Formats: sequence, structure tokens, C-alpha cells
Amino acid sequence: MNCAFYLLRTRYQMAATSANSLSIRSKTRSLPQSNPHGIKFNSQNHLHYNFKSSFLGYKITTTHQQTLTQTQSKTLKVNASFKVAILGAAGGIGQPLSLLIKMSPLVSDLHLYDIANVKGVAADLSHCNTPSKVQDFTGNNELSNCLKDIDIVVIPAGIPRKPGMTRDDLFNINANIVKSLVEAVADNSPNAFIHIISNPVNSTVPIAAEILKQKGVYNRKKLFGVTTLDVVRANTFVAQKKNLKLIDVDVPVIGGHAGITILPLLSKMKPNVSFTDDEIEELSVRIQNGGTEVVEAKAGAGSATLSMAYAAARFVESCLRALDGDSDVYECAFVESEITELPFFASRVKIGREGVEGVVSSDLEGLSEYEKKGLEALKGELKGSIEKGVAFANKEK
Ligand SMILES: NC(=O)C1=CN([C@@H]2O[C@H](COP(=O)(O)OP(=O)(O)OC[C@H]3O[C@@H](n4cnc5c(N)ncnc54)[C@H](O)[C@@H]3O)[C@@H](O)[C@H]2O)C=CC1
Ligand SMILES: O=C([O-])CC(=O)C(=O)O
Repeated sequence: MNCAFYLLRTRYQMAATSANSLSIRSKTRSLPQSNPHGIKFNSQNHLHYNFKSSFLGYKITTTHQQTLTQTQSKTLKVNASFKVAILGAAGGIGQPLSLLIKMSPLVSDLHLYDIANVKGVAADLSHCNTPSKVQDFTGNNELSNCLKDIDIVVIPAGIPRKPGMTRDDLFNINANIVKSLVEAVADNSPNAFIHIISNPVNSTVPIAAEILKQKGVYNRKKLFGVTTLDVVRANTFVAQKKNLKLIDVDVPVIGGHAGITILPLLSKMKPNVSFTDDEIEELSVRIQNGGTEVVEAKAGAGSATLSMAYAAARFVESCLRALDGDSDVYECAFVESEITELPFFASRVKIGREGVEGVVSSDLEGLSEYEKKGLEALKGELKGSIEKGVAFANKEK
């Protein structure tokens, strides 16, 4: 069942009219998002992808089986050839994220950068007997070496919220951190996929885009704001509420990554489930406030780290698979987009070797009345956050 789910191919009709006008229309009501791969070693210590399971998600029991047969898994020529850098690797997100990426069979080199405490994190991780070589880097002098020949740069550097704060309250500090790190990425790994986690994502992604433009290396297809945690939360909360098997649940979440800009599309989810108006309101508000729920529970000790690391690892793994030639990779992400009148918007995107190949524009068609109102309501705030980021990046040009 899970294998069939993974291997299921939905047919897409590319409606790209030009390189700058990317869009995908789904012939079906909803598209699958990527299933992360599981990893297995056989008795000869050969790595397998296990399409029935994954350390990042589905069917953990299968992952724990001691033996594998050819019928259960598909043996791949292991291609641990991609280089990943994590900037902010010693932080609350950075550490568990580094561990999850260390588990990927596709990664040959894992570069960990932080302004503090990264040496110990790297020494610790380097003892895990998975393929990638771990190296630590710290301070500005080592940042350029950290970024040389990197395929994917993940940026979770920056301060997290405390109770009572909005993500925008992090702007003053995190905008500068993201600016300086993206400048270094532009100088040293201009062709890398860039995954921005640092909040406020609705502003830090436009900042990154402007910095890359200033450096003459902006490629809209390779810059992503990581909104995977919104999808992870939506899938979890909806499955709990409706007593569904998690493996079957896939809720697209569009818009941005703060408060009402987070818009789950329950009308587009898989499987097709009906909700009362009260359920729609309750689930949507809980998904929008998921970050605040964790901030309050941590009571001053930070925001989501473990679930965020899980979500970011899923997004990295999806991009690695796309880089490795998998032509069926779909994830929600906050990207430059023409799907609405706003210059950036989170939606489902198809990811390939060169980055974003298209956005799933059909997700915005046939919305419920609740979703239509939500979409109109989020535009003002999202526009303001995008413009704030653009203005910041250009103020001292
Ligand atoms: N996109 C999303 O869905 C989510 C985003 N976040 C955001 O992720 C960011 C990080 O959160 P945590 O890991 O919990 O914070 P943290 O404070 O635990 O870790 C941040 C790390 O960044 C490092 N750092 C600071 N300035 C740096 C610089 N210039 N270069 C390299 N490293 C630097 C710090 O030394 C620290 O190790 C926050 O802005 C938070 O709001 C958090 C959860 C979800
Ligand atoms: O809420 C926060 O500050 C961290 C975050 O973005 C999330 O957990 O979604």
C-alpha cells in the first residue's frame, strides 16, 4: 500500500509558457507531496532505499526489520555524492537537523557552520557510521571554505521567539544574519539550492533574493523559504482529528509562514474528507498557531526545534532526490511565484535538478469560501512583510 502510494505517478500537464512563467496544472484534484526515502543496510552493508518506510516518516516498524528482500526494497547504486552545508548548525534546529542529514545516503559531505560551539557538534556527529564526512567551520574566515562546491545550503541561523513575540519581532536581528550569510553563499556557492529557515521567513526570503540579485547570481528556481513544518503540522492535526492513517494524509499549505499568512487547503487534501465549518475553523487556526503553541509550551526556552528539524530534513531529502534525478518531487515552499499578484508565495512546487520546475497553480482553483476569504485576508500582511524585506536589503546598497 505504502509502496504503491510512493510509486503512484499522477500525470501533470506543464503549462509553462516561458521560462519566467512556470505553472503546473493538475488533472486530478490533488497531487502527492514527496515521500521521503527510508534507508536500509543489507547483510553486505549495501545501502537500500526502502520505499515502504522512512526514518523521516511513514511505517517505522518496517524500517526496523532486520532483513530486506529484493521485493521489499529497490536497490540503488548508492550515490552519496551531494554536499550539504548547514549555517547555524549548533542551534536548537541545527543540531537535530545535522543528525537527520547525516543519516542521508545521498550526502557525501556535511559542512557545519556556526559562530559558536560547532566543533563539538561535528565531532559528535562524525562518529556515526553513515556515508558523509562531517567538517566544522566557525567564524567569518572559515565561512567561504564551508561553502565551496556545496549543493544545498540550509540556513537556520538566527534568534527564535519567546512568548508574546511575533515572528516579525525577530526581523531586526535575523535580517542582518541572513543578509551576511547569503552574501557569503553568493560569493562561494552561487549555484547551490538555498533553504531559508530563519524567521520571519516572509521577509528573510525576499532579503535573500535581493542580496543574490545585487551579487548578480540570483536564480529564482533555487531559493526556497522552508514552510514544510506547516504541512507536517497540518497532516498531523488533521489525521488526529479525523482518525486517519497518517500515511494517507497530505494537506497543502499555501501563502506564507506567519499567523494568518499560513493557509491550509483542507478542500485540496488527500484523502478527500468532509469537515464541518467548526472543524475547518478549529483546524485552520491550530495549524496557523502551531508555532505559537510550541513557543508558549517552551515558556521562554525557544521555539520549535525538533519538529522543525524533522520538517527541514524532509525538505532537504526531497531536494537531494530531485538533484539525484527523481522526476516526481513535490513539496510546498515559499518561492518567487506568479501564482498570485504577490512576488513570493508558498504553494506546492515541482522540484527538479535545476530547482523549481513549476508551481501547482491548480491548487488555487476551486477553493472553498473559507479558503477564498483566507487567501484575500493574508495578502495584505504578506505583501507588507515581503516589501519590508526588499526595502531592508536595498537600504544601504
Ligand atoms: N521556518 C520555520 O518553519 C521555522 C523557523 N524557525 C526559526 O529558525 C531560527 C533558529 O531557531 P533555533 O535553532 O531554535 O535558534 P537557536 O538560537 O537555538 O539557534 C540559532 C543558531 O544560530 C547561530 N547563529 C547566530 N548568528 C549566526 C551567524 N551569523 N552565523 C551562523 N550561525 C549563527 C547561533 O549561534 C545558534 O547556534 C529562528 O529564527 C526561528 O524563528 C524556527 C522554527 C520553524
Ligand atoms: O513559531 C516560531 O517562532 C517558529 C516557527 O516558525 C514555527 O514553529 O512555525
